[in-house]
Amino acid sequence: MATSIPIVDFQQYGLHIKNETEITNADLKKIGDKLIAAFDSIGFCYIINHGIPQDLIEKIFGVSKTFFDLSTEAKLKYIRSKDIADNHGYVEMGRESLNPQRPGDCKEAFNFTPNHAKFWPTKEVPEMQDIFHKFYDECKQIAFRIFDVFTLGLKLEDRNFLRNSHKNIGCDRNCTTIRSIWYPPLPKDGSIKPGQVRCGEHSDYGTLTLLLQDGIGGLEVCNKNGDYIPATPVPGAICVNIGDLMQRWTADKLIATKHRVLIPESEVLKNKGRQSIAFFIHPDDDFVIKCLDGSDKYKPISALDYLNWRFSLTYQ
Ligand SMILES: O=C(O)CCC(=O)C(=O)O
Ligand SMILES: [Fe+2]
Repeated sequence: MATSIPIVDFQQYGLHIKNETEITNADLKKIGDKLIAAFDSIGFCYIINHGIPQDLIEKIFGVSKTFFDLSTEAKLKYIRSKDIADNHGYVEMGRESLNPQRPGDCKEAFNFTPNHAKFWPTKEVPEMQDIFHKFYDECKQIAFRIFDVFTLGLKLEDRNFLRNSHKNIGCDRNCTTIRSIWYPPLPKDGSIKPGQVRCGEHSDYGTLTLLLQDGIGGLEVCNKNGDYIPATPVPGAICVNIGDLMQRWTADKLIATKHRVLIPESEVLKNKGRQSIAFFIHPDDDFVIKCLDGSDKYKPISALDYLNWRFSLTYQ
């Protein structure tokens, strides 16, 4: 039974390796096997030596915090549209319940989906748009490299299958999103509702999620025993997990693990905010997800129809 989250080293295939063909197939396959073993055991792993520059990571955390520190009135000017399919902009405190059984999550977020992005807080945070675009591009590059090892680990015949089904990431007709999240210090005035948490139990909706978190901690991941174990921050690492669409695609060979962020017990941590940044990877909107094992365990559905159905459950 997994009691911790495995670490997968991308030293040989991170973005610092400019020539993707330098690595042998045998070495790629070794990384792929480790990745799939991690996803088989707990559905999560940490990737180290991924090659996304640390200064860019610090910058995206920095501009996000500058945005979240603005007045509520200023942030509300950039609010996410009520149209559930339009996933860009500011998500205010309590708006989402990732576990619909609980009150709204104690968090704020800023979502960026390139083909939905029509506004930015350029006056208040001039560099935000540029930094988000740069970070998005790095995440896309590492996602494609993760796909390369993933398809080998899964023994898919077509090695480009995942690259091809996600080829529009960052362009039109693909909903891959950066979500920068801010969990503010918790109020002491008793306004936290019974059952309210920072982020309710859920699994992610897409194929894979990449997550960077600051050093505060709080993310917990449900193992196969049903126990939540801490996903303790590993400095510089990207936490990667399987989403529901990948579970559906693999006809439940890979499981989208539930995870959550509770209210910390310690007073010291309650008084601290927490930041994380997720990159939710989705196939191209029109791509039809059919079980890869040829079974009809789940009926075929386009990536966009699936996502919009999931949004309709989150944003009531
Ligand atoms: O903040 C975190 O560590 C996790 C956030 C998360 O799971 C999500 O937004 O889907
Ligand atoms: Fe999540």
